[in-house]
Amino acid sequence: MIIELSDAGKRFNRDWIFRHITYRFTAGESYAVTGSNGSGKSTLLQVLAGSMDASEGKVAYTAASGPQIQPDAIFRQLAIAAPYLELIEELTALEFLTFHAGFKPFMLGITPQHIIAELGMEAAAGKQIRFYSSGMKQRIKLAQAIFADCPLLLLDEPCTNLDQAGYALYHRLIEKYAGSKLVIVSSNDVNEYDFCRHQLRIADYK
Ligand SMILES: Nc1ncnc2c1ncn2[C@@H]1O[C@H](COP(=O)(O)OP(=O)(O)OP(=O)(O)O)[C@@H](O)[C@H]1O
Repeated sequence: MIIELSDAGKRFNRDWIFRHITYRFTAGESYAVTGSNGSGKSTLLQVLAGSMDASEGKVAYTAASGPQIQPDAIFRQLAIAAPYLELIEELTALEFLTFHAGFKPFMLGITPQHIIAELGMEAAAGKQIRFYSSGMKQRIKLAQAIFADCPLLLLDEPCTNLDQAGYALYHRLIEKYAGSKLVIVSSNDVNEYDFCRHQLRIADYK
């Protein structure tokens, strides 16, 4: 998976959030999108996810096998964890992961039970998500994205609400399961993007 931004920009009404981004994201690499609050990190992630159109310039996706992927089909190739994406709170963690796998399968050999064990959440697996703490919910959000069988992994503020053990879990999961993916992390917390080999600073594109 390769994503190429060519002179890409996004504006809301008259306000340009970023402009003139020409950048190439390649498979197997990890990228941090950094900037202060309100600088446009989430907006860029949504443009990369194809859920928002760029206002100018081009966003092009190329599959590892060669063909171009249309922006309206890129959602099949990506998994995302973001603060604005909700879990289904009426389901238990096991039910949610099973439901989710129905339309976004997990990597080969990974089952919902396996994920629960990796998260160390066996004791809470049968409890409705609405009774989870915010950190437990964030672990489930991260897991549904990291374990998805997709070449593109987008993580927006991935360690929100996580404690120290949660940060360690996050780093372990990324190292173990996301090495071959294109990983893009939007964050202003160095502890959640310290493994990223590249950094795109939104402030450079104002
Ligand atoms: N749908 C929208 N309509 C109008 N303005 C928007 C919209 N979405 C975001 N914005 C504005 O775009 C700017 C960038 O927002 P964005 O959420 O991308 O920032 P961010 O860098 O992710 O911030 P944070 O670190 O606080 O999460 C903000 O000024 C925000 O108010």
